[in-house]
Amino acid sequence: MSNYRFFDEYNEETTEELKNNYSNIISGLGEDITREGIVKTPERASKAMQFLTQGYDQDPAEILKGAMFAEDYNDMVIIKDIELYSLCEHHILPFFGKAHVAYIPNGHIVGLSKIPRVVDVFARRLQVQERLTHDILECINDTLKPKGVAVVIEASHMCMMMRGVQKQNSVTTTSGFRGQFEKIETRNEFLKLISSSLS
Ligand SMILES: Nc1nc2c(ncn2[C@@H]2O[C@H](COP(=O)(O)OP(=O)(O)OP(=O)(O)O)[C@@H](O)[C@H]2O)c(=O)[nH]1
Ligand SMILES: [Zn+2]
Repeated sequence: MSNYRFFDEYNEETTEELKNNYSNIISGLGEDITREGIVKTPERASKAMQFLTQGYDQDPAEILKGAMFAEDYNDMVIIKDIELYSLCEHHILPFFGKAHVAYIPNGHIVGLSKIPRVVDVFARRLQVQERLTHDILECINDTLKPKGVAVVIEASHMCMMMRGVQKQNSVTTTSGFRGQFEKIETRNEFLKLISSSLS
């Protein structure tokens, strides 16, 4: 299992299997699978889907463990406006938006880039926004063992925009707090510091 690879190697067996399935879907839609613009689409779609779900093969705890540094810093660290793209597990349509993550170190800080990497690992799976929020929260809590961790995600869901209820402007906010962020003053300080980013 690789921590985080540049995604240019596709599993041949998966590519072939998904390709055949996409072919069936496209011809099921009434399209001519042999026409020039579409003939390579099953393979492209197969690779795109493998890219978008690469998080299944990645271990987010290993990513964090790879860059933990002993440091006596006991104040809040916030990484805000982390863009994310995920797929809703109900319709396999995108939901996308921003994650705001904070933690209070407990003897160890973590390399800043690792937080967005953890967000990506969990986002690149079939998800619901609530579980995505908790996956990120629990992973940081269990691995870094900080004094506190907070995650806020704001996202728009294509399944609510392009189809179904067809609401273009609704934004869903989910949040989770552990440790010192369960105290109202700490939580409010965090929310104040990210308030300019909240919609
Ligand atoms: N809680 C939650 N619901 C989600 C998320 N993404 C999509 N959904 C919802 O999943 C639900 C699935 O409901 P169903 O009634 O089974 O599916 P549906 O008939 O396609 O529903 P509509 O979207 O209302 O047309 C819908 O209400 C979606 O809005 C998510 O991240 N979290
Ligand atoms: Zn959906």
